[in-house]
Amino acid sequence: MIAPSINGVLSNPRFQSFHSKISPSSSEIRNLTYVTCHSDSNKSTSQASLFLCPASTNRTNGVLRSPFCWDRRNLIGQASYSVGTTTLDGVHLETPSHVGEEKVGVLLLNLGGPETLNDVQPFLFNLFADPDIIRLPRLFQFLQQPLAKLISVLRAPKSKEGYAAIGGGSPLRKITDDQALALKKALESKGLSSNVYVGMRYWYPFTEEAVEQIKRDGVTRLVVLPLYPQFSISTTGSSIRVLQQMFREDEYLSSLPVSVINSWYQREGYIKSMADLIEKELMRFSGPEEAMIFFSAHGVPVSYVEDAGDPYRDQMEDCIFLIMQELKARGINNEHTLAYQSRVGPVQWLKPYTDEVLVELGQKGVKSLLAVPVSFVSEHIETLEEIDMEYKELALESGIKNWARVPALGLTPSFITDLADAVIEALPSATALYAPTSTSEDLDQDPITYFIKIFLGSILAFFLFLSPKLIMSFKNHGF
Ligand SMILES: C=CC1=C(C)c2cc3[nH]c(cc4nc(cc5[nH]c(cc1n2)c(C)c5CCC(=O)O)C(CCC(=O)O)=C4C)c(C)c3C=C
Ligand SMILES: [Fe+2]
Repeated sequence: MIAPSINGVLSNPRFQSFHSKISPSSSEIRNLTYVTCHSDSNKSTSQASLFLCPASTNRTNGVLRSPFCWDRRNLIGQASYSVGTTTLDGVHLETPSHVGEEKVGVLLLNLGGPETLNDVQPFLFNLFADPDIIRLPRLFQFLQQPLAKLISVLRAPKSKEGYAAIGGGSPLRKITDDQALALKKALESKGLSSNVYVGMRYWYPFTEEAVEQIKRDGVTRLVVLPLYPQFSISTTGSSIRVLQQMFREDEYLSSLPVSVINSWYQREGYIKSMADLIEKELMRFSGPEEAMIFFSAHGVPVSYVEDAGDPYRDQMEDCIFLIMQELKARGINNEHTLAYQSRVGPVQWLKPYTDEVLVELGQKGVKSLLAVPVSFVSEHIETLEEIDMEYKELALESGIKNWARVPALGLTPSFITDLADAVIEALPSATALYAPTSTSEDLDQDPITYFIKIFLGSILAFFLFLSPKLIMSFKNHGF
């Protein structure tokens, strides 16, 4: 079914190919499907009532494919994906519904991290309490919080060891604040005055705090920029769901024009910045052409991709293809491989696993290896502890002699400039998010369903909590 009238977006040809609506509820996100989206707007809209869709064409292993889109019904939030380069001069800002004077805000979304060792368990609780991180069947969703409590307590000791090894806390807050400041300056140098806010999903400053500040400042047009290059339900998807809940419930926010940049790994500025960092590190090897380029991405459970339609793996493969293409254009033809790190819990995660591949490469006689963290743009526990300490040790034990790691993009000027361009390109398509609808969760409130849920859930909880295998899997895997 096509829903052409919501906010008039789909009836406006300007928006038809590259704009989307996203649902806020976790149950809806769990039910989402991805459909193939064509640049032909008629095809797109007949397949998906509304869609979340990267505008570029996917290229994996050299094969041209159509990009994936996020097909949703009962949708509330509008997300936009912008293409091409639009200079500020070329930007036509639509008159916002609120006020005369334009006040642009940019909201950077990130994960957040514990600042002290005492923060670790409550941080882990917030993370595991997220229904986009532990995806329980609807019937058992009321168990989310007790399960989060249990898992966070079980995992905290191992996690604390990791944070202790990198100085007693996560560097994410400081790095993200620095990126926000650098982005503000880059926007200013391009002629756009703005406020840049940081909203973390699991620790301070929480997304909710950032949104309150946005309201206090009277922002009239907002660009939401998740600091994850590739989209995953567990990262960008989760943060956007939280935003949508807030925007749905608030009069001011529901009419604020907003543009969400869902993923940006395919931007030329990002690809070139990554290639620059890789090229620079390769040149430090005594035999640069012999070093294997080892992309290590944060994993997600396989079910996200195969059951829930998370585009993360496709986007990751496409991203690696684009970086390698750029390196080849520079005459760099090193071998490369992609593996996934940081698995947690008892389920299957995306393969191949980084630790297993490192051992195999060592056994196969690879002598020089350049590790490239690729799913995140700041240094964090998984680069500083997992890659620099655990994986390095494993690689050396496995026979790899020369080990190096590419730094995260951080404040790399070409990268920050590109983020500024992405913001400027996204501004014109900002549109109010809210369309009233009843969520499927509203239907859950009848007492019989509630009773059945509690009863069956209690039985499941009993078995879950007593399973030693499950307990060990959270204590041991990953990080
Ligand atoms: C693109 C990046 C990330 C994806 C995808 C992702 C999914 C994901 N993560 C967990 C569980 C944990 N993640 C933890 C830390 C953490 N995760 C990311 C990024 C992604 N996560 C980052 C950048 C960080 C580090 C933050 C910091 O403090 O520096 C942790 C805590 C660390 C620990 O040692 O325990 C957990 C746990 C799941 C389950 C998941 C997908 C479902
Ligand atoms: Fe994670």
